[in-house]
Order: sequence, then C-alpha cells, then structure tokens
Amino acid sequence: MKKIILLGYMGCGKSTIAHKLSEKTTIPFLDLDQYIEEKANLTIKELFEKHGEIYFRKLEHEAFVTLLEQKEAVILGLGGGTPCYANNHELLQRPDLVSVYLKASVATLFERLSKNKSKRPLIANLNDVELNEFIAKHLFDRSYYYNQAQYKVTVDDKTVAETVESIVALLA
Ligand SMILES: Nc1ncnc2c1ncn2[C@@H]1O[C@H](COP(=O)(O)OP(=O)(O)O)[C@@H](O)[C@H]1O
Ligand SMILES: O=C(O)C1=C[C@@H](OP(=O)(O)O)[C@@H](O)[C@H](O)C1
Ligand SMILES: [Mg+2]
Repeated sequence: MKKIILLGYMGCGKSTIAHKLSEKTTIPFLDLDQYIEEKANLTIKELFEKHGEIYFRKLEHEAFVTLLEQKEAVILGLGGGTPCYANNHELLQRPDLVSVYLKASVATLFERLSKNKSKRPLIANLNDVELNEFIAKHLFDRSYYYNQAQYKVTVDDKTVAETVESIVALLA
C-alpha cells in the first residue's frame, strides 16, 4: 500500500480531509504539523515565535523525511509550505507514495482563512485586504511546487465528503 500525501495551500483542507479520508479508508492518518508540535512540545505558532521560520522549516523537513521512511501505509497531511522548502518537492516523486494537490481558489482560501488565522503565523496579523492580497501572491509563487503532485483535486464548492469521494475515486 502506498503512502497518500495531501498537499496544497493553507486552508485547502489537508488536515480535515486527511482525517475524513482515514475514516473512510481505515488507513491511519498523520498531520505533519501535529507531528512536529508533538515532537517539539510547542505549537506551530510558538515554534515560529520562539525559533523563527527557518528553524520550523528544518524541523518540517526532518519530520517529513522520518515519516516517509516508515514502511506502513499512511495518509499524510502536509503543511502548506512543506513542498516549497528544502528538497521536499523532490521527495514527492518517490515511487512508494501517491501525492494529491487539493486545489482551491483564492476566494475559497480567503473565505476559510479569514475565519481561521490565529494559529497560522504567516497570516495571523493580516487584515482582510492584506490577507486577500497575500493569498493571491503566495499561492501564485507556490503553485509551481503544488503542481508537482501526481494528482489534482479541485476543492472549491465541494463538501468534505465530496472531496473524500474524489480522492477515493482517483485511488481506485
Ligand atoms: N468543504 C470543505 N473541505 C475542507 N475544509 C472545509 C470545507 N468547508 C469548510 N472547511 C473548513 O476549512 C478549514 C480547512 O482547514 P484545514 O483542514 O486545517 O486545512 P489545511 O490543513 O489545508 O490548512 C477548516 O476549518 C474546515 O472546517
Ligand atoms: O503554508 C505554510 O507555510 C504553513 C502552513 C501551515 O499548515 P496548514 O497548511 O495546515 O495551515 C503550517 O505548516 C505553518 O503555519 C506554515
Ligand atoms: Mg493543516
């Protein structure tokens, strides 16, 4: 059984979908951010505040490599930046995994993130106008990495259950 890797911009639903896809498939799931938080005994927000983003990216890369080394099947929800740092996007090309980009529009991301900013240090202090502009630019910059995924599932206008069904269908 291959590992299933979910990637995409903050708020596209990686953590939510990994959890629900796990319930549907009975394949266990892991959230990379949650794994890092447990290992460091700090929240992502605290890691950024105390040690800075570069340190977080180092931990993120190490955690990603460690989890990819495990033999067991797993559904792994990445952080939004994971494929964009170190050589993480190259690791996505490994033959023992399936990668899925959960593709969301700027409008969908803005709607979700404007209500869920506080735990995301990159956007926590932005007002709505700044947030919209930030997402548009940042998503454009990161799309190159997200498009390295083997599969792409558009999530706009889909419920969680519909996105899960789309992933199940493409894995069948
Ligand atoms: N159809 C949907 N699919 C996924 N998430 C949704 C959907 N509609 C609303 N949401 C909300 O959007 C947010 C997605 O956040 P999360 O799963 O943490 O994404 P990520 O891990 O990609 O940052 C959650 O608050 C979730 O409840
Ligand atoms: O896009 C990013 O660089 C980040 C995304 C976050 O994960 P989510 O995409 O799950 O919010 C988390 O890893 C950190 O705040 C940095
Ligand atoms: Mg997440």
